[in-house]
Amino acid sequence: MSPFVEAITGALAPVIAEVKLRSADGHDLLRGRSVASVVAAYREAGAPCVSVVTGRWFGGTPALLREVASLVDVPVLQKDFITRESQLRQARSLGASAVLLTAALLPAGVLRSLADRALGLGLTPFIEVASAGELPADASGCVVAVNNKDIATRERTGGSVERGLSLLPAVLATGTPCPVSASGISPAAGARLVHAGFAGLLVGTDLLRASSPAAWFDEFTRHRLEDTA
Ligand SMILES: O=C(O)c1ccccc1NCC(=O)[C@H](O)[C@H](O)COP(=O)(O)O
Repeated sequence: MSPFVEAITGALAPVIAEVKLRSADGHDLLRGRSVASVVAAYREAGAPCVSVVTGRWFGGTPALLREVASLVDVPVLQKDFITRESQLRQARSLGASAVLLTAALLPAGVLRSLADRALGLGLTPFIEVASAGELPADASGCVVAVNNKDIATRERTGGSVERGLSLLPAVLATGTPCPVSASGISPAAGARLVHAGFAGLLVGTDLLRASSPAAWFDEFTRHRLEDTA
């Protein structure tokens, strides 16, 4: 099992906490906070992994990934539009442990070969889908994430966690050791998703808009306890 998958599946609160400077429609998500203070708050709240959006739509840069990776001792996911092998090598040199591969952008053969190259470089492929048709046949060694929003419309459509819940059986059939639900996740929805069988959650906007990351994690834990009561 890769360190990234191990960190999620072994965590008390399996939340990949995301550093995203702005939403796709341009709203500032840091609101005066430094990246270092956000990352420190994520770690204090108990996040086992951190995601960094380096995609330009979200105000990200490769330097942001380098900065975050230098600040944490947990595995870091790079979220960007990765279509070439050279981007995998760059991700690794900037400090990433896992890389986003967006299935909607990549023909199945290219997705497979980028996933294999990532594994060969010691990176965990984080394969993201929005429909059953985008699922890879075999995802052993890879994270498979269902994005609840539609990146093709810059996150203006989608947003319901029902998408992830309905795709979960098909996601598990790929052989992934780590099914993840991504985007648009509140503490209550997160508890429901984990209860249904997701091993991890990728959360950006809701965490960054919460009164504090610790408050978000506390509410998530409270909902999980209610769901299992
Ligand atoms: O999904 C993509 O293909 C993508 C590519 C490049 C940069 C970002 C991309 N997606 C954005 C996200 O995945 C979300 O930031 C992430 O899932 C967190 O969502 P939210 O909690 O709704 O901010």
